[in-house]
Amino acid sequence: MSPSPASAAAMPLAAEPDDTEVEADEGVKGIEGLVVGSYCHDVLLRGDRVVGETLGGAAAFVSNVLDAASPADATLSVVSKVGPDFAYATAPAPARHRPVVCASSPTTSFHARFSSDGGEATAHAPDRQLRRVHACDPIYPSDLPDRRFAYGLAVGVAGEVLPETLDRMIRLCRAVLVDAQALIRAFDDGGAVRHVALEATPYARLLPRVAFLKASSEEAPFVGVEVARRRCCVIVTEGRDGCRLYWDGGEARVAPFPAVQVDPTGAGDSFLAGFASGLLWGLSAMDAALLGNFFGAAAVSQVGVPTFNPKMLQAVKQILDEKAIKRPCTRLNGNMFTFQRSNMHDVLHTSLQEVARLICEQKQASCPATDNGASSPATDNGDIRSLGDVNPLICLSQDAYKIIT
Ligand SMILES: Nc1ncnc2c1ncn2[C@@H]1O[C@H](COP(=O)(O)OP(=O)(O)O)[C@@H](O)[C@H]1O
Ligand SMILES: O=P([O-])([O-])O[C@@H]1[C@@H](O)[C@H](O)[C@@H](O)[C@H](O)[C@@H]1O
Repeated sequence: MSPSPASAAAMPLAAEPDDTEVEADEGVKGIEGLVVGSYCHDVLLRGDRVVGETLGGAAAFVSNVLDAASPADATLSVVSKVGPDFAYATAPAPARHRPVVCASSPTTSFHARFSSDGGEATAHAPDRQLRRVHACDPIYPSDLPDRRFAYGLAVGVAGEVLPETLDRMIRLCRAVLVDAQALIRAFDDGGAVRHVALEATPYARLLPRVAFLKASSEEAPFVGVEVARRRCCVIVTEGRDGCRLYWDGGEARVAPFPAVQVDPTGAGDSFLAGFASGLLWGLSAMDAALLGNFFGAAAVSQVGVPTFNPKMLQAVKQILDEKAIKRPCTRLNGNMFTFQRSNMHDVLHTSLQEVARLICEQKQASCPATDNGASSPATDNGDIRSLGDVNPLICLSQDAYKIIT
């Protein structure tokens, strides 16, 4: 769908709080981002069988993409909590952005169960049932650094970003992007992830001061897109179909990229970080969503937190350098966002698509025996701890194990 004429409208940054602590530009030095949400342990199951144990948590996926794809002058602080049992302290993302270790609570842990027949996911019925097995301490406002940031990402997975913590983020950051999973998750007695209506939560009153709210198709009905879009820009991700942006007065679809999906975990997180990176490069929201789709597709092609090929990253940055239309008013650290689809949108899509196709071809070439390619489990990817014994669903590739769906 092409954007309505209203798409050229600009949206002001998050409104300042009533008892204004922060003047819009006061104390913001350079482009420093603040990511708030805890790392976790993910256990991947097919039916009842464990097929993978990996580093998880939106903060891990998000910081991985932001570190890789942001412009060179952008920096990042991550506020994350784990327990003394945290198993991935030396994996790249936590090694770069160290979590707070809480002595008295375990690391947040999720079991992600996929159907044993490798059933096809649809946008509204994903082939993944999530259960929270352990929950670390919440992140309190006092855990946040006492300085200003150009932008912030609230990316909790287990209810750890409290309403008062999000409120504090909004006061510290000039623009805040929120993953709906941080706001609307509830957990039943067995830990199964349920959703509650955003409107019924204390987070709802903060929406007018949020810049972008991202939800998956499964979460969108709980977000209430029609109401939420009047308060901030809502982005609904639609798996392999890409995403849609909704704002007050318009909506638009942004096309996806090809991917060989081996594990859907972290696609939404990587999307949000790719989107934020696009804004940092000076893209409009519509164009930045292309970068979101690109990194969402890259995430599903590896198990756990992906390792990006440096040549791929170099190619992406070169494209952004050449194609990004640098308008100060569209920058995340500027004053306004626009939703305008730039006249470079299609060229940007085509260029990134070529890179995505190359990744797919390399993936397929590096894992040819997809029907029964089990190899001896050994990996240099520190984000993946173990993958059980030899399993016909898994084959060894150069950079990670793949779960063959
Ligand atoms: N199979 C796929 N092929 C290509 N892109 C994908 C695929 N799955 C996800 N993506 C990308 O990742 C984004 C987020 O995926 P989605 O499944 O909607 O989120 P979540 O992980 O939160 O459920 C999508 O909008 C899309 O850009
Ligand atoms: O796959 P996705 O929806 O983007 O995000 C996932 C969370 O939903 C999940 O709770 C967590 O355990 C994963 O590590 C990942 O962060």
